[in-house]
Amino acid sequence: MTAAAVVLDVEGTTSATEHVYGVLFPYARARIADWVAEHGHEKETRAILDDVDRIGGRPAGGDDKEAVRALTEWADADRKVAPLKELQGLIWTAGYDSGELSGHVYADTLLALRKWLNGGAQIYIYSSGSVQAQRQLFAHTQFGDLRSRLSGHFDTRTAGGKRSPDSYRAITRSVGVPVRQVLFASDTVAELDAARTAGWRTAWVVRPEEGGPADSARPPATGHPVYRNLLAVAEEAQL
Ligand SMILES: CSCCC(=O)C(=O)COP(=O)(O)O
Ligand SMILES: [Mg+2]
Repeated sequence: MTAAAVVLDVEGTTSATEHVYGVLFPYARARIADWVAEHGHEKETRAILDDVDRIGGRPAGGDDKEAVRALTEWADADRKVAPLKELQGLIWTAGYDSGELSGHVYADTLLALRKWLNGGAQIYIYSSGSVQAQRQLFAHTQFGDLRSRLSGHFDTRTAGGKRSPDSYRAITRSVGVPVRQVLFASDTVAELDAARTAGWRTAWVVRPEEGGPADSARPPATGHPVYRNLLAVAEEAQL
């Protein structure tokens, strides 16, 4: 049986953690203050800043210095807070547009996408990165624009936090397929646990390139089937 829907994590699963932490995060972190100064009056950025103020318990439209300070602290602490992820998405979009940034997906990700599509599955992305950030990353990969392969995107704003079973329940309702026909692939056990609690099938992606155990070593038992990359999931996962 083919999974009706495959849902993929990004960092460490479709794409290199090194790219996210070594390229994307520092790029956005260095530009937060300048971005707010240049775009703080524009609707999209204003909404983000107002959300930062709301979370901080400040009246909307206050001193943007406070919002910049909060956003910078969240970036340094790698907080998966929606307004930070949305601001990163805006900054990265400008970086892709200027040619300073490119996206990254592992080569096996491309092969896995093809295999799932040929088998009739729909493919979704679920990341803490904003939907815009996800679309831009997949639009600018070293293999070209992969967006047409994807049926949809979910982030913490549209679905909720990745460690909450309710988020996976919300995605199930949105994709409209039976819960046992949804497969989630991620490198993070806490995310897989939440998906399994919601009734999904799971695939733990433990990539040697990401520092995961080599072939001879066994990852700790979690009850989640283990695969060395996404192509292995596409070829071997029992659905
Ligand atoms: C969509 S690219 C940036 C990924 C990101 O911002 C992030 O925080 C990683 O989250 P993930 O859920 O993909 O591990
Ligand atoms: Mg991940």
